[in-house]
Amino acid sequence: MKTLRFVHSRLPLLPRSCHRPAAACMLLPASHRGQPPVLPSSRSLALSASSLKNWKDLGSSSPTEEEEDEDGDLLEETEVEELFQQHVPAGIGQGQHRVFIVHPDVKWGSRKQYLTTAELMMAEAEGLVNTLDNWTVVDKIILSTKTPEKKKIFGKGNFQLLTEKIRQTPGVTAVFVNVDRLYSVSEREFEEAWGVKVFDRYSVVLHIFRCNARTKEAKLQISLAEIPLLRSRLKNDMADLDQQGGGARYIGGSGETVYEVQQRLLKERETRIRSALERLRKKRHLLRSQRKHREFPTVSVLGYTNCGKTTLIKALTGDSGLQPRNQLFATLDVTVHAGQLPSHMTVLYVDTIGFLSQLPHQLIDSFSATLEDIVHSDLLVHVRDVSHPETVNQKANVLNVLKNLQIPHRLLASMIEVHNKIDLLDSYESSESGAVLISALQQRGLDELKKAVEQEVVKSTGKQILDLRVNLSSPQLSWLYKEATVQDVQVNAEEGSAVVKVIISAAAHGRYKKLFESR
Ligand SMILES: Nc1nc2c(ncn2[C@@H]2O[C@H](COP(=O)(O)OP(=O)(O)OP(=O)(O)O)[C@@H](O)[C@H]2O)c(=O)[nH]1
Ligand SMILES: [Mg+2]
Repeated sequence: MKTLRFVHSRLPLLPRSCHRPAAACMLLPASHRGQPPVLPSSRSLALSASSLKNWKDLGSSSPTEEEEDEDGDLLEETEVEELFQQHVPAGIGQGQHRVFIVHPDVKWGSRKQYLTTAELMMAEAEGLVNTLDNWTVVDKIILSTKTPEKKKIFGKGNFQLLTEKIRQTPGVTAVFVNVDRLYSVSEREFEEAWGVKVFDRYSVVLHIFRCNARTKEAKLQISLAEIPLLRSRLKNDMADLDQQGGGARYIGGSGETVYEVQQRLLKERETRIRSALERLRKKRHLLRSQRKHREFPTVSVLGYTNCGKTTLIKALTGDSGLQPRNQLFATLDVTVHAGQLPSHMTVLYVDTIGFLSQLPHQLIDSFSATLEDIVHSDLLVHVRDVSHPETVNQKANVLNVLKNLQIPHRLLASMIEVHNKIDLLDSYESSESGAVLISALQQRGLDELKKAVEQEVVKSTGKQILDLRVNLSSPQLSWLYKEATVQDVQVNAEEGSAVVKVIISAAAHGRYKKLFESR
């Protein structure tokens, strides 16, 4: 790991991740097995997805293998590994890279991104490269273009200039063209002209994902997102083969050409991945309904990558297994962490994958199963890094992705906006009403945030705060401890009764009345 330095570029300088085979660069699992399932407790409860074996009733978004085994719908690790390790898009997964970055900049017209300067886009591209172990930026250039999304990105003059510059830069092993997706013909043309591998944003981001993948679900989602890359590579390989007169050749009596066979194999691979993901999705659905059954409200924490989501959840829950990192896409898997609100109500915080501007849609689609948790939560907390020069643009981006995810209106309306990293700014004041100002790192503003979360959770879950008189010789009190949130107990020893202040859902209250008050 390189030393971290926090700078105000569009993305901070990022530590090196990895450029080793995926298995070697997995994140450490946040393991908290063995925590007693006692509710409520005086300190906040810490659990990660992997600890939910002991917390089965709560349900998790990322089931452990043991849970899957017990449920019989086992998805073999080897099956996932096979899909994940097979057909890694060529070129990107091996060795180290000395990268030349080209940022095509649109100076005018409708494609101009008014909120982003070319320098900040370049800083973000550098941040992406620097995230990877053994990848270094050797040189960079911003070139103006009118057509960044076309096959011919650069005009003839600019292209010649660029080719000369790349060819004259010693030791370049790859060129990163900072556009969402390159056409396969453009990629091929560039690789021929420059004599090195050419990557676009999609392939670089995906490679970072690959390095950080830990769970079966993340690995499958990445494998799915790699299919378009493999298709595009296949096209180029076939074009090469065609030049040698081989691509359109039929394979011994099969009636299929080499190209058709390869395409069919890719299609089959895609179907296998999708069906494996569907099995995990069903499992996730089941766990979610178990969670609902126990009535622990879920709070999804979302926001732009590196804004401090994991740090915040760690601060709110005390879960020491969480590992915030100054790195892009450190969190790729949904994990669930229990914390307590001021009234001792337990909520489950869901840590989510970060957003990035212009993340290609195919990539988001592949991760849609993960993002489903957001749609099904009781409350959303949108964390913003307000110290970042692009904070406004990042917010617009996040809201845009949320819009595409078809989040229910009530969730969007109740979303709490958190302004994080205020410690990096001198006397920060927000112009947005309702925003909660915090420093997750320095644990400032957390009490206010917890209060705001509680208020919204009570509203959104339809829970009510009631004073119930219980008979201490009956199981009423223990029932309430199990099924509701007990805030306070005032005992009247003479009467053998108590007044219990509880936060309880209408459904649980109905069951309580049926069980105890109808007698
Ligand atoms: N100064 C300062 N740094 C913070 C604060 N909160 C988080 N950070 C730092 O920001 C970096 C990213 O934090 P994470 O919590 O990993 O961010 P994230 O949003 O989970 O990132 P991804 O999972 O990669 O999307 C880490 O280096 C944190 O230490 C804060 O309040 N102040
Ligand atoms: Mg994170």
